[in-house]
Amino acid sequence: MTTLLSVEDLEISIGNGRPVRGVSLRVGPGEIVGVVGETGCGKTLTGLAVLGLLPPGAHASGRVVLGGRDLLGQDRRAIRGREVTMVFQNPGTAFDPVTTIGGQFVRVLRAHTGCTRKAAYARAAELLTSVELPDRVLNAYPHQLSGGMLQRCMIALALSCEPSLVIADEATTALDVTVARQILRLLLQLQREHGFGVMFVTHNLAEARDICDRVYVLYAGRVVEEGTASAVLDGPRHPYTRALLGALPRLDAPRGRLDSIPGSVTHADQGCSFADRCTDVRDLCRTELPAARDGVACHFPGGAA
Ligand SMILES: Nc1ncnc2c1ncn2[C@@H]1O[C@H](COP(=O)(O)OP(=O)(O)OP(=O)(O)O)[C@@H](O)[C@H]1O
Repeated sequence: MTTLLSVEDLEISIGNGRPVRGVSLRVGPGEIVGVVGETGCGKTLTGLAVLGLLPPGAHASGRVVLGGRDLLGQDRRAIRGREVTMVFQNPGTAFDPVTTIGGQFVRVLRAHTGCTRKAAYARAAELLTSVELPDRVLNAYPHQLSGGMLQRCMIALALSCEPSLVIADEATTALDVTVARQILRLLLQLQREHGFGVMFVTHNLAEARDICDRVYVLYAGRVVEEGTASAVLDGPRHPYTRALLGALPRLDAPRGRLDSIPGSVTHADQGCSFADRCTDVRDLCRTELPAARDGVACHFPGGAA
């Protein structure tokens, strides 16, 4: 299979912390790949490393290869918004509050394509149609639109320069459930029409199961399980993936019962970082970092002896 994005052994350190500890993942052209895990496991930083937007003071090593070129350490202004774009979690803060949506589209389109103002407006209207929004949205200010409408605008803006890769980081988290489903359906429909690859960063396993071809489960800065979405999410082998799936809210669960994984994410200097929270933990887990075998980084996958 050809590769669009390949992240190889990515390490990110910020001050004394090492929030990303050797992440490797791949996105094929036109593939939707989930990067899932709890808050703080390094999903967003991995996405930001691809875009070259890590916070000040962060240091990254490894390789980030997009379309055959290693981008790490390179200035990515020329490819950001063109070859790769990001759809963020909070559409409300992504737009300039004192400029109309149309004005913001025109600014981006002209910067990227050098087209005339008139052509940029026409293209902006076309883009809004593609995300099922009426032209009048061009004249609106961000505060006049709902969260779902703003997220549609952000998706349209992200697609304005026909990127080959879209990084969607918790793109539906700030939206209510029905609007979130509409946005997911839209993303999927646009992906099919345009064929871009998607790195779909989420803590929502149900969403990942619905739209991803493959998933990587991250824990404490490492990939602990990877595979096709159905293999990983319907037959999880890593105790962390099983615990995450067990923590999904269920409508048929007894009232008042909401499972969660006890404890919080910590980085172990030795052994498996999940050991302290794992129900299958053995002595070996505390001393030796499990290597990935058949897509699972666990000494005792599936709880086998
Ligand atoms: N700007 C920063 N300065 C210092 N540490 C940071 C910074 N950004 C992230 N980190 C550290 O990296 C860890 C991973 O952050 P990251 O945002 O990638 O997590 P995440 O899995 O995307 O979680 P979330 O869903 O909450 O964004 C954080 O828990 C924090 O310890």
